[in-house]
Amino acid sequence: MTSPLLEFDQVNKQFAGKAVLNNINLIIEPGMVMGLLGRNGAGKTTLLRIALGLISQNTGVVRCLDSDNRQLSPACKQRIGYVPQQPCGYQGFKVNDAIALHRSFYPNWDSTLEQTWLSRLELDGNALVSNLSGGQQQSLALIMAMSYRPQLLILDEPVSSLDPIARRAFMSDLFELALDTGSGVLFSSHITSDVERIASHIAIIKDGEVLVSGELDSLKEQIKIVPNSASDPLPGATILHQSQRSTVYQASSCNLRSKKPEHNITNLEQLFVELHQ
Ligand SMILES: Nc1ncnc2c1ncn2[C@@H]1O[C@H](COP(=O)(O)OP(=O)(O)OP(=O)(O)O)[C@@H](O)[C@H]1O
Repeated sequence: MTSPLLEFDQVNKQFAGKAVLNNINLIIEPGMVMGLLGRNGAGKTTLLRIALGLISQNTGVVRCLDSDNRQLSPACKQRIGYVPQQPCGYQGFKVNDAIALHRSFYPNWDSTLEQTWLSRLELDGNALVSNLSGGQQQSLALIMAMSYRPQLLILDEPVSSLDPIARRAFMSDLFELALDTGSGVLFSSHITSDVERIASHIAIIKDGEVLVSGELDSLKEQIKIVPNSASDPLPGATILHQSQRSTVYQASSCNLRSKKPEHNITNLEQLFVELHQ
């Protein structure tokens, strides 16, 4: 049995005594592409930074590539790709020189992949990094994080500045990378349609807790939104959220006997909005 690439076990984090993450349990296995969703300030960046040991949890255990997140060795870090929300660095360099320097740190660098993406994302190798647009800088950061085919890729809103064409190209490559190489990807995003298109798994964080997590297709089967006026709520199903209008249930297959098509979720955005009513 392969061990998880990343595992959060009962992780808590507070800033100045204020709880930001509560009892987080998450697992990223090889081949998984997990989309992390949550409102602004929900704790997504905090969770991703804890995974990499950039900040420490208060309690709980995080295992990243079989190591404690707070003691990642240089060899371990070579197997991880990370793109922060606001990538920066290499400001005085030309794109080609920045990539050459970055490449020198990674023996597994795949120059073919680098070239494919440079042309697909239409980056000019002779341009100064400091003159690139926000989206182009984000593209460069993605190329740098993925060209050494990391085993674990952690991306904080990786495509927020990319145009729809670049976004689609990048997202499909991301999925292929995970499937082809058995890598795992954990990425945060507010673009639910992107998450729906490429993620195999999702986790929705609300009030510092993982409210929903699992395989996306299974969750679409299991989760039902039932108006409070309905006479036949799902017996035995777990209530995920209740608003004045409706109740969101997560049902196992045995309590789906009474399912009605009109209670199915139509897309991830609908579920996300419903959970935050
Ligand atoms: N270093 C810090 N010191 C104090 N509070 C912090 C710190 N970093 C984050 N926070 C707080 O923790 C909470 C979660 O922040 P985080 O950046 O993880 O949210 P997020 O889900 O990534 O938000 P967004 O979608 O807006 O990027 C916020 O209330 C934020 O103000």
